[in-house]
Amino acid sequence: MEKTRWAVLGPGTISGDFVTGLRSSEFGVLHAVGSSDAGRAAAFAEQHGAAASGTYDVLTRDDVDAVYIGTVHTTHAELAIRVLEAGKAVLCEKPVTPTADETARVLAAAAESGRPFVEAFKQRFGPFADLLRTIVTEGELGEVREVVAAFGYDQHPRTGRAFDPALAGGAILDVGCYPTSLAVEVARLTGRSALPVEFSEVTAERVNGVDADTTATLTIGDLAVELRTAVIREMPGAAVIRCERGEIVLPDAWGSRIESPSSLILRSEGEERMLTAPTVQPMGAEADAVSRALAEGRAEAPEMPWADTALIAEISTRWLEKARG
Ligand SMILES: NC(=O)C1=CN([C@@H]2O[C@H](COP(=O)(O)OP(=O)(O)OC[C@H]3O[C@@H](n4cnc5c(N)ncnc54)[C@H](OP(=O)(O)O)[C@@H]3O)[C@@H](O)[C@H]2O)C=CC1
Ligand SMILES: O=C1CO[C@H](CO)[C@@H](O)[C@@H]1O
Repeated sequence: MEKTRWAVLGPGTISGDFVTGLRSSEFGVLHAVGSSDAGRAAAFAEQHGAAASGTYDVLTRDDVDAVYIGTVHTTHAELAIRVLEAGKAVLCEKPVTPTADETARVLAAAAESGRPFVEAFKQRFGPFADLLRTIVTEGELGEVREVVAAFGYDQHPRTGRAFDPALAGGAILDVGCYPTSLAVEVARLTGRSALPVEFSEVTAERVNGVDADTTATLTIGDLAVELRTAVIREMPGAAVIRCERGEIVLPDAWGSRIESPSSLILRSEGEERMLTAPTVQPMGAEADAVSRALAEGRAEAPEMPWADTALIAEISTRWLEKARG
């Protein structure tokens, strides 16, 4: 397969990790960097050895095949639509946009363009993600009944992107979307994704005008879901998928910024069995998913279907409304 030539938009924290991921990817190579500040793009390009840099207009270059959007939440939609209209593939950081309506607009642009569009939920990609999908789909422990998952960290000082309402800050959009993504994936794999979502309870502590520590109890069809997320409280990144005859435990469900998770535990009738998968730099794996979609002429990556992106956005939007009170 020919190498995919990537442009990175928004040379900030996560874009640095993405570029590291590209180095371990099979099919991707960093080619260009774009920023609202061309000087910042040039510095990042020099640091990481990109051939070209400039404003966001680099997305239109003929020698760019795919664009990674690593900017803050509020600018994803406009950039993603520009990239799709330019006929390139998109890997867009989570959450695609801050609202379900805006996300629907981006997905409509993706459908219109027919080009690959993938939301960068890194825990969906790589060998561990494949292992988890196999376990959930095979249903060795019987019917899946409940997903319990949390992602919380304690940021000091209480400032910056995660605490800024104007940048769509708050825990739900920053990290609550990871547990939500897990629940949505399990719902789809067990045949419930098209079923209604009902919230029964939401609790929320607010700091600086954003949801800072919040829980949600809901159902997707008959799948029970308990989610918790925070930007003011560290939480073990564990998740449990409860089944008829036991549970699938993910001791480290999200991995780190540079390593995917590696193990899960099947617990049933007092016995435990650990299954492992090789760790990878997950952002390289998600870049390769885009390359495969390009090579095979597909607009969606099977690991992250658009229906999941839409449902994650719907749940996040409703959770946010309830957390605002
Ligand atoms: N997958 C993962 O593990 C992670 C994902 N993320 C996601 O990545 C995205 C970026 O997060 P992160 O790297 O922490 O963000 P940063 O704060 O590092 O900013 C990233 C870029 O966004 C643009 N930007 C920053 N502040 C503003 C502003 N006030 N107004 C407009 N644009 C701004 C800048 O781009 P420019 O130079 O072009 O102006 C900047 O380089 C988010 O969607 C976040 O949720 C974040 C961390 C980890
Ligand atoms: O997606 C993310 C992963 O974790 C980070 C914190 O540890 C977040 O800030 C970020 O947005």
